[in-house]
Amino acid sequence: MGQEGGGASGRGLCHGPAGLGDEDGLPVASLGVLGPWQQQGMADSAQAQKLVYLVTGGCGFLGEHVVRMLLQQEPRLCELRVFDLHLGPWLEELETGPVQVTAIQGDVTQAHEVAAAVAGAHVVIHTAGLVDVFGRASPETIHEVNVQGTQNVIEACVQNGTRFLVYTSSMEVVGPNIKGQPFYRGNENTPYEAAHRHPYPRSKALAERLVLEANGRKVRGGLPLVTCALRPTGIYGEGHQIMKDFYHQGLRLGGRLLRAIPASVEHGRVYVGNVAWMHVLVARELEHRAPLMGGQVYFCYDNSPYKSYEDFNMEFLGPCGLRLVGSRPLLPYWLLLFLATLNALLQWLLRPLLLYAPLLNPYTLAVANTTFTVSTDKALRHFGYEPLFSWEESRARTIRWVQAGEDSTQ
Ligand SMILES: NC(=O)c1ccc[n+]([C@@H]2O[C@H](COP(=O)([O-])OP(=O)(O)OC[C@H]3O[C@@H](n4cnc5c(N)ncnc54)[C@H](O)[C@@H]3O)[C@@H](O)[C@H]2O)c1
Ligand SMILES: C[C@@H](CO)CCC[C@@H](C)[C@H]1CC[C@H]2[C@@H]3[C@H](O)C=C4C[C@@H](O)CC[C@]4(C)[C@H]3CC[C@]12C
Repeated sequence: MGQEGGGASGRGLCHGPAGLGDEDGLPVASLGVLGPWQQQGMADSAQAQKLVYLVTGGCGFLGEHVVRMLLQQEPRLCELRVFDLHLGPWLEELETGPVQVTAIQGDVTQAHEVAAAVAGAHVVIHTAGLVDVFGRASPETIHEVNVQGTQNVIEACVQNGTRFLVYTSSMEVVGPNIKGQPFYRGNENTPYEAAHRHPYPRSKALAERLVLEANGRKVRGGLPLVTCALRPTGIYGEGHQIMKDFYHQGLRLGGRLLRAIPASVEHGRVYVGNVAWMHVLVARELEHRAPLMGGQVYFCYDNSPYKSYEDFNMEFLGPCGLRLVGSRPLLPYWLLLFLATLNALLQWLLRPLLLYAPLLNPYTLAVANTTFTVSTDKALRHFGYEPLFSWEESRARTIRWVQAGEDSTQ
């Protein structure tokens, strides 16, 4: 595994889009009529291993699964660049495989670091982001990472002749909105008033728009950039820190969790392995189906059941020995809202002294307490997506991970 500090080199036998014997940077020109994706028929030959992928945020919860999924499911991979602010030690175990894994410690807010990492890559999967709905980071920082960072990725693709960009967006680009209106089993075309005040969903919405508007821009060499955005609902699975937090909270409360949200409020959830698989498939199919997929958004979905946030968590925490107390919320909503508001006030008051960022605040309460679920087959129709993991398997894997009590996803 190569380790880099803000740049990428040592690509071995891989050829980047500007490196396939073409000085103008025209992707895959030296392959004649074959694009990199059309090499599938040559999958057995060494020649088929030509593609360079970059995964930003590749050491995060989702990013790690995307990295592992690419190594398992993308036979044409030659080099996989994993770009993150914080590199994970697990990357070292990947160095024995046939694909060159290049770890790049870098910051998406630094345009030159992003440009160096993108140089020579065929595909960028941009999952890096500041996922903060708890008030840990300032709104300015969230904007800088999520919006400016995404703009840097787009510009780096344009400068370097990288044609395929997959962006990890979020359900929160749509909602729940500030009015708390339900989105019940909606799809990508369901009308919904997407209005946000919170910095995280606002930043994701702005970044998604940048990515979609960049579709069709000419990259170096003159070919069009092809972009699309994936919108996961609440992701769960191995590595899901909030699930672990609830587990430990339950243990501290003597094996109990207290119901706070009505069981009738549906919250969309999707297994991390299926979200990763969707990213791999989209990246693979973008060139084949550029006119159809370019500039599109897709919700991430699978066969996980529709339940409330807490009831869904109990699918995993129940078998780990926890019990959800109450068939109805134990506290009235007004009291929860009062506590959430008090938390927000305390956070503000204590900020000069310490960071107070509990799970409950008015925003997280609103998200947990508003129905938001998706029901769509757009990904199946556009690029043949079907979940790789059944609900039973997703559940079993997640339970095993919670029981293992470690932080690794494996
Ligand atoms: N977790 C969810 O339920 C969920 C749902 C929908 C969408 N998403 C989106 O999926 C993506 C990944 O989320 P996650 O849950 O894996 O979060 P995560 O925090 O586990 O992963 C994000 C990764 O990005 C990296 N990162 C943050 N700032 C960076 C910077 N300035 N430069 C380079 N790397 C940086 C982090 O170090 C981390 O490894 C995010 O874009 C998020 O908005 C997450
Ligand atoms: C009121 C509490 C009583 O038990 C429960 C609070 C739970 C909240 C901390 C979480 C409820 C819904 C979650 C969010 C949702 O799953 C979707 C998200 C989208 C993604 O882009 C980022 C993560 C998140 C905002 C996720 C965060 C945690 C919740 C608000």
